[in-house]
Amino acid sequence: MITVTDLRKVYRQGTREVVALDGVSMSVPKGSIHGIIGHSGAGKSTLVRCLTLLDRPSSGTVTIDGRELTNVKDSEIRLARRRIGMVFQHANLMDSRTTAANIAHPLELVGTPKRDIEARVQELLALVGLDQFADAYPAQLSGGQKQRVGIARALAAHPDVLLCDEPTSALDPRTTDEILDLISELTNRLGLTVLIITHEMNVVKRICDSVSLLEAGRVVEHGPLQEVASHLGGRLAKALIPLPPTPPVPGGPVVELLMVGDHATEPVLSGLTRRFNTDVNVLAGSVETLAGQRFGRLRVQLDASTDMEAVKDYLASQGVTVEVAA
Ligand SMILES: Nc1ncnc2c1ncn2[C@@H]1O[C@H](COP(=O)(O)OP(=O)(O)OP(=O)(O)O)[C@@H](O)[C@H]1O
Repeated sequence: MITVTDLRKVYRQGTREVVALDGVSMSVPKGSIHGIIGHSGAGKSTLVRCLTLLDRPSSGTVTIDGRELTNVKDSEIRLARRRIGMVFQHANLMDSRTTAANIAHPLELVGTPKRDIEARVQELLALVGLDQFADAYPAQLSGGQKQRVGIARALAAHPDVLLCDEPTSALDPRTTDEILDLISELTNRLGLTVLIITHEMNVVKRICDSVSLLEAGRVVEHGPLQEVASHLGGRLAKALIPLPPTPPVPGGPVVELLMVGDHATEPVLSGLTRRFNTDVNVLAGSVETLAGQRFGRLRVQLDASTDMEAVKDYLASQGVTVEVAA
């Protein structure tokens, strides 16, 4: 379990102060994957540096499985850092070393006996599906295979936490999916706690259990994926179940409807048409599966004469959330 409490990081540039993190809090249960999404400058890299103690936060705490990292003495930082495996955008492998030797490197650095290293490397090669590539050099590997080596290397010292900083930003869509599925499988298999820093909503959609939206150093929305997706007016919901923009249309009110789970497959619109003897004009629609649940989002235009309150009551009784768009 990772708990981040009221983390602040202020940089000084001459007389100017830059508040890179402004009271960030989050809690990620063991065995789950939490996405941190934000635009450039939101504070993602600063958060990574503070979590890995490459940078000391100005205030606030980071706790992993009950042990506070932020009050670890400088002399103990290396040891504390071993509890966190890091995966970066580029695996940055050593070109002159084979796959096996790259994975062995962090274990050599901490003086692990040679025989233990060999056994652990075999285990890790199997874990990331690279048994056949133990003797290959980085130049002989694809981008996805290099990232698999990077993941194996991050897991070498049995960390509790895997911190992935834009792990798929340099990969094509198919390889991205393969790497994300591998991270998800390893999370379940090893009971890891995973934080993924990303600017891609697809990463969040595919593997995250929960998400935080970081903006100007603050978490502006957060929660389990299904919860944020159900909040119709929210920014994360709009990004998770996007609808194309539609030009203004003369006539009746435009509303957005959100249907979750079984409701997403029910004929809500025909029910509405029959009950209110009204026309419903569909402007845009999208269906997504998030954390195993179906979410349907529709933008529709109703007749000008529609009794909106009665429609809202009816839709609410059908388990549909309604937001009047215009
Ligand atoms: N060492 C530093 N000194 C001064 N300001 C800094 C320093 N590092 C980061 N900042 C500032 O802190 C804010 C957050 O930066 P950060 O790099 O954490 O954002 P980011 O979300 O990782 O962006 P990107 O995706 O572009 O890497 C920015 O305003 C940045 O200019």
